[in-house]
Amino acid sequence: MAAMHSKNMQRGSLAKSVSCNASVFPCVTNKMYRTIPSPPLTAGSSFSASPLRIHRISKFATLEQRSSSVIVKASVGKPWKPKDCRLVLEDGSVWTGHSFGAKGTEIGEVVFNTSLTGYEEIMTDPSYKGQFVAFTCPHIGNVGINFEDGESAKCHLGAIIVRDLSLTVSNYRSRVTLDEYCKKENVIGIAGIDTRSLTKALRDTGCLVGVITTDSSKSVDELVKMAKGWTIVGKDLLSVVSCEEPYEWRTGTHAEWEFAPHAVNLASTMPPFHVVAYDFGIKYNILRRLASYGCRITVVPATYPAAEVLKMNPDGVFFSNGPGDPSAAPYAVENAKEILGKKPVFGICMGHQILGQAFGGKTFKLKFGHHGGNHPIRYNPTGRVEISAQNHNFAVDPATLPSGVEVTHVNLNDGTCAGMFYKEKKAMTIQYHPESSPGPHDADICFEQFMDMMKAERTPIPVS
Ligand SMILES: NC(=O)CC[C@H](N)C(=O)O
Repeated sequence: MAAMHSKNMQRGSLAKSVSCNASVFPCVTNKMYRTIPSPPLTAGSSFSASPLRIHRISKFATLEQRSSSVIVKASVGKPWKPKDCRLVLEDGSVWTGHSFGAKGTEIGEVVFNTSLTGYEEIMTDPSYKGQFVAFTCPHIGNVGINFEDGESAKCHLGAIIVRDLSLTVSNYRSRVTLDEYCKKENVIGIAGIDTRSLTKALRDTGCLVGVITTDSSKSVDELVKMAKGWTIVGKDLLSVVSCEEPYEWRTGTHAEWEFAPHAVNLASTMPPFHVVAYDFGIKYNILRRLASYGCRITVVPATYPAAEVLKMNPDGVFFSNGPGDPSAAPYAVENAKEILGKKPVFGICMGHQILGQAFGGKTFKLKFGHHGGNHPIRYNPTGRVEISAQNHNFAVDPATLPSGVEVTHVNLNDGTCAGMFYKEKKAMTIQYHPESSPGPHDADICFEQFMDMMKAERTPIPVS
């Protein structure tokens, strides 16, 4: 299996332990805190044998500090409360469950995500704006919410759909429960949904628009009509989630979580590259990875004019991930066209789709998209297969690309285009998420390839 982020591995093991503990620690009551002694952590001891706990201490605490005191916080709703929330899909199906988080009514496109860890990163990925995420991982909420792993400053998605909302939280880094977080972020959650069945339905029909509501006065017909009258296609969501003003970013991956020390070594060998990054809903970990490889980044709003970007004379230009339909942001394609060939460029996900259009290609909507942490990707030039993190519903149609554009990466699940290289224009693109967060790190090498492109421009290789 591909190398996973140490933080994810840690959380994965905690997650497993908690689901066992929940059943052996039924005495916790709602909103109760208490301190209990922690069992010593000895070599070979299993987390699953430990009682439930939330450590209210620093992420950077020593193991001793981490195990010295524990706080148990009983959690969020009761599983026996009445089903008070409905998810109604445009095909007329009604899924009832227990509400958590915010109350109200929300509309969005329902997608399923198959990642086993990382619900915090997924919820804060701005690319999910306009969508409801159904987690196929059956137990969600068990590691709570910390304030360090968010991929943006807020939760952009419309709603979350889970099988089993954890009644307890066990993670020394957690600060609030998932229920509390959803309330604060005004996100509706629905629990007790048979997400396996929902996922199979979405795989058969393709993505469907849904309305989620805690309002019992609304009839099913009314909700189906609402769902049928809405679509994500043609909506420009990039400018909605983008920053308003340019800003600088310099912070790389924290040393505790750095998984590619060679990035840092590489960065120390040369002056930093200046990269201008278009923010279409940029994930923090993209910025961190660029910074770890030695970039000084100026993040600019989605609509920032290309001429202004070129005036900054950067070493390279980056086009970020982002929500919604890539064909609904023609201004971004025009900016990309103006920059292409003048500076090395790199696009991830929405950035790949925007650059694909700027090359002259077209995008189309996939049946149910790719959302998860284990999609195999083949890098054609070497045949190397990466296990990758994915989150997209649209794709570039390779048949529409002009000659000169090489499809470098292929998604082995369905053969779709997962990456391109346009040598003449000094452009590389990746449809998935080399920054992971959450997900495996196999594709981190893409960042190094971008550095190589910028390096080649800085010191041209002499022709012999
Ligand atoms: N993560 C992304 O950038 C997603 C791109 C686009 N919104 C899609 O669904 O295909």
